[in-house]
Amino acid sequence: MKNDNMIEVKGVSKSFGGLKAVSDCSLQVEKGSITGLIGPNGAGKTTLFNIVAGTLMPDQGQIIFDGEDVTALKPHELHAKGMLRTFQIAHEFSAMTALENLMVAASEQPGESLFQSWFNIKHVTDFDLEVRKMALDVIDFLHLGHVKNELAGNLSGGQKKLLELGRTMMTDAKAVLLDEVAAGVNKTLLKDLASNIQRMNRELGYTFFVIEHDMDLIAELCDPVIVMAQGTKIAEGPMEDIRNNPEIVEAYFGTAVEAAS
Ligand SMILES: Nc1ncnc2c1ncn2[C@@H]1O[C@H](COP(=O)(O)OP(=O)(O)OP(=O)(O)O)[C@@H](O)[C@H]1O
Repeated sequence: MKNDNMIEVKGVSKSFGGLKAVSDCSLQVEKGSITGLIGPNGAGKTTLFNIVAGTLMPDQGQIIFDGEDVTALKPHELHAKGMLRTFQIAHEFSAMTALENLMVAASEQPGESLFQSWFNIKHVTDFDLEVRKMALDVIDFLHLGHVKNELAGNLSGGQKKLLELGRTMMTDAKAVLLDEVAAGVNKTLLKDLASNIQRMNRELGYTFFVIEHDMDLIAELCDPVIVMAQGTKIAEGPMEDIRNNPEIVEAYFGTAVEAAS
């Protein structure tokens, strides 16, 4: 049977001591979508993301990724299957250039194997050339050509976020989990970031699952938007509908959603 979901969360629960952070939560992220996850502080969004990304085991429930049960898999195993997470704080190698940061993110690094490189120098050279070309394409795609030889540590917060997005493009990612990508990014670069996420989605077919506190960014990027409260999904739909649902706005957001509209 055809499965249109990239990620399925099925009846997931997770407690910390006596506190139920995620409670019998089920939701789906459709293939090819940019799905948003919003909710008040403490709603369980980060805990759920950690479970989906393999850094936390749920007490109950399952995570299905592209039709396969991946509940017990570790982050690097999920990475190999095409699920990647970017962090609120970008994880660049500050003493390497922007271009080199992209090159080291390529999924296969035959250069790492001494045995292979000793006996197969041509293969390594070809691979390096190919990776370099791919990294230059990604730099072009993200309009970062002017900083490609700059040390990543010298880039602005927003440029580092763009670079992190670029690192996902150097792998065979199918789904990218974005964790508060707008945090610390100025308005101009935020536009670049948003348009690149949209282009990666439309032109390259990436599925995105996005936690974000910036409601304007959620409204611009995401459809559908899933609302979480008290550890579970309480609503789902276009941001417009969520904003116009007085019960949700009043019960869970106060004036925050209205202020952003
Ligand atoms: N490692 C942990 N140990 C104990 N309690 C935790 C842990 N991680 C999260 N919690 C608690 O679980 C609940 C859900 O937290 P979580 O960070 O998942 O919410 P959130 O929706 O991401 O909130 P925010 O928007 O503030 O980041 C909170 O009450 C939090 O204090």
